[in-house]
Amino acid sequence: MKYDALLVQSFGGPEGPDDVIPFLENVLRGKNVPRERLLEVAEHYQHFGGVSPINQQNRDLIAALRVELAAHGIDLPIYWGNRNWAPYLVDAMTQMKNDGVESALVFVTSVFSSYSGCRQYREDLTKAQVEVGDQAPRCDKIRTYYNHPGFIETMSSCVRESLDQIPSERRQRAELIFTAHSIPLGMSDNCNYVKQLQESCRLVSEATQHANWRLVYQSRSGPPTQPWLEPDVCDVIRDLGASGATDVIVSPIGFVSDHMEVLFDLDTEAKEAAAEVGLNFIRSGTAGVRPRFIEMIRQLIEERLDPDMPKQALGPLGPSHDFCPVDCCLYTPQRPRPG
Ligand SMILES: C=CC1=C(C)c2cc3[nH]c(cc4nc(cc5[nH]c(cc1n2)c(C)c5CCC(=O)O)C(CCC(=O)O)=C4C)c(C)c3C=C
Ligand SMILES: [Fe+2]
Ligand SMILES: [Fe+2]
Repeated sequence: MKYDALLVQSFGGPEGPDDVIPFLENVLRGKNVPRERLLEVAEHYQHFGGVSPINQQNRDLIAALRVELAAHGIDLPIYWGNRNWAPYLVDAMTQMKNDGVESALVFVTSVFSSYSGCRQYREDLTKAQVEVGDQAPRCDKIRTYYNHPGFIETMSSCVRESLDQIPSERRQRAELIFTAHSIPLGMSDNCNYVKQLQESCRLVSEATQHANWRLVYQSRSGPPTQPWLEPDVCDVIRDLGASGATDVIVSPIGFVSDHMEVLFDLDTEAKEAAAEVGLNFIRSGTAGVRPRFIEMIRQLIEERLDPDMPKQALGPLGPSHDFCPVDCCLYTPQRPRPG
């Protein structure tokens, strides 16, 4: 297939205090999340001057990708469009159309498959294409990369750096906790989110030869009446402290860069929980613009440009589909019952 552009599709984030509430209203539109949770999360953003790090992280990612593609003779202009804040997807799509782009490959910044991280991004593309109208570019999402050697090697090197900070006599007993965004069970039932997460964690544990690991969740936003993925990272940290553990490494495997959910929910809240129970807390890195991660994105582009190129994947699950099946990552949110 011939492609003439790369589109980086992401979540977006506020860039000042006045952006915070309208941004969160965009995020939570159609989702069954209490207003109190929105206001609570707004406080987290205001704590950092109302600026989410995500937009700058995407600018850095695009800059690194431009260098990587140019160094490998891949001549694709890069566009960027978000779901929840400027620069919006529809504006990127309009720009692509005006520049004569006919078909684009799309790199989505969410690693794991779920409604929010897969299907909703594809729905966003369709809506933007309809809005842009005739000659809107065709957009094909790049496959998910949870078991790509580039992602696993990147996360493994972050975990190794964390393990190296622990005195050797305690290292093997250190608790390695992988965290990901919690989602409603009604969402996780219809996708491979948990299965993919478990496989990524297993592959990183294997690569780092650290068998003492578990997968936990963070950033739950639902009402107490709705079941979401558990256990919560802070509960697990408190339990580990009570059971005599000494060191905990928290690897935010579910996030590609240091989002607000990492800076606040982990570096602030989880760190405090660890301090309360006397645990040595080490927050492991995210992929960000680490060279092996940028190389992986280039390899995922190359395999779509050249069908003879082997598709890389570690472990027994093999490479994910290039094109999602029609029922991939479906989700119908439960409405709160009146009365
Ligand atoms: C119903 C599910 C979800 C609710 C409600 C929800 C609220 C919520 N999320 C953020 C900020 C971010 N979420 C991100 C990704 C993300 N969110 C969900 C689910 C819900 N979020 C999923 C399944 C995912 C995919 C996993 C992932 O990418 O980490 C991100 C990162 C996006 C990206 O990198 O592209 C952010 C940031 C807020 C502020 C919020 C409101 C309370
Ligand atoms: Fe989210
Ligand atoms: Fe999907």
